[in-house]
Amino acid sequence: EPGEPPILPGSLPLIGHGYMLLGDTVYFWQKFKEISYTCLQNGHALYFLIGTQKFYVLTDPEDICLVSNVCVAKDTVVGALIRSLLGSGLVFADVPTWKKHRKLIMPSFNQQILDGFIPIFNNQAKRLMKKLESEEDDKCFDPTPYVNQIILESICLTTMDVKLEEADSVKFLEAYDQAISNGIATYCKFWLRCDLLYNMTDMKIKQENCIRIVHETSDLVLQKKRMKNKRNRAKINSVDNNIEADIKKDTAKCFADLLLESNVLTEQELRHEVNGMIIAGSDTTSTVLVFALLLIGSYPEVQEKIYSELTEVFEGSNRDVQKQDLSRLEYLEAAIKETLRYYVMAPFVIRHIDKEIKLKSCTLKPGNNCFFSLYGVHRHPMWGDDVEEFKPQRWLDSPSRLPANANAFMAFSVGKRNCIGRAYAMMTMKILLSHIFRQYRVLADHSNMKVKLNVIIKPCSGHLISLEKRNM
Ligand code: HEM
Repeated sequence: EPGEPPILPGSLPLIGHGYMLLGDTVYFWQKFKEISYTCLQNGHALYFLIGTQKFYVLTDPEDICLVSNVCVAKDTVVGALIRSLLGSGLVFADVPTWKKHRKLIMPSFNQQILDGFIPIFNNQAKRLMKKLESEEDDKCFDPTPYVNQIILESICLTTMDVKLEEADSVKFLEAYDQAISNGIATYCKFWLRCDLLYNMTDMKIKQENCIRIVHETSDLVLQKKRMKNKRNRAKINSVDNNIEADIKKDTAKCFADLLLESNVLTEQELRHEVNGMIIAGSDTTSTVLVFALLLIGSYPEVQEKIYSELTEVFEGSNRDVQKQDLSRLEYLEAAIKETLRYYVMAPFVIRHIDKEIKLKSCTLKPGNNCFFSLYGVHRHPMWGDDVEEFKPQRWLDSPSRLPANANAFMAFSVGKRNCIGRAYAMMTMKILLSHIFRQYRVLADHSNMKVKLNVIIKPCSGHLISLEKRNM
């Protein structure tokens, strides 16, 4: 249509670019990168077709900010795939539910509450160190299972105030991973999108089983939280009223308490929010931590700078991280941000275009879906000639050589529906990494690593690390 962006080359009659779905998740990642580069080189906007369905792709930060603030709906086919697993919590909620729930949940991510999580993050870091110690002498290992488990437990301990047993978290993580793989396999075999055919496959039974385990875990967390609150209420009732007032005043409400006490959510909505928060908070943060270990482990000069900053801030000690340390860990923060820029864990987000939007060079028409290629934005020439290089220093150089557009860093997305857990994630990653890099030299080589696109990107081979204990 007039004014619309150009079509991605390679469209075939009837199926459009649908043949791009016939591959594995490593191939998807290659394809997605190719599309993003084509978009970057051809005016920052294009569209591709899956059958007759049109998907726009954008790589210009200003265009993306505009669209993300005008359109907040995520009502897409891809959304439907993920919703079966995540439920319709905040991440994939329809717009009226999202508006109501986001307002309700926001206060549980304020700075005062996050500061209260610091002791938990320190303890979790120490638990992770214990697990890593068991690998110290073995040469190479995959840190993913350890990191996944610690982060999942941290999310439950902080946002829900509940302890998830190790066996339950292992069961959850296995089922979740399997469910995502099954979901993607089903989506790509487009004939399985017909319920009649899908219901006849083994995949349906396997998938239902995985989703059941994932949902049982959120139910268990909710059940534990309710029991804990009941016990606390009983304790409060048994002491005198002055103490009751003190306890109430001092307790900043965590995510689960806000939801439980609001009385505006149905039981089903409550379960979806808990489930969504566990997944949105844990899979993301643990994947970024693994990428950070791999990248920093591959660049000894970066790691030594982190180590000397840690030695200065902690005066060579192994003590816990305190609130005032966090702002002093500038280089570590730069290395985390550069990890998020370089391997943008969520390489795209999707919006449903529900009204016509005029962009710099084209117009988006309602009724279509739009991919914001966050990967493309992070490879935009505005980052400079060294855009393809891992350089934490770019975040600290003075005069600044960062892009003039403050939204050029999009790892947590932008606009009204951006990541609610950004500050939480940065805090937990800083604390965990500051424990690891004080005690260990991490050795890795990301140059031969293979990455797959499984909704988010994840390393799938060549991602082993080894550890050398430092003399403290
Ligand atoms: C490094 C870690 C993380 C990254 C890179 C990340 C990234 C993202 C991205 C790209 C989105 C999509 C936004 C959109 O559709 O525009 C998102 C949404 C979301 N994230 Fe995160 N996230 C991280 C950690 C967390 C944590 C720790 C939590 C909670 C504890 C969290 C909770 C959420 C929620 C609830 C949403 C949905 C927000 C909404 O629709 O209103 N995330 N995140």
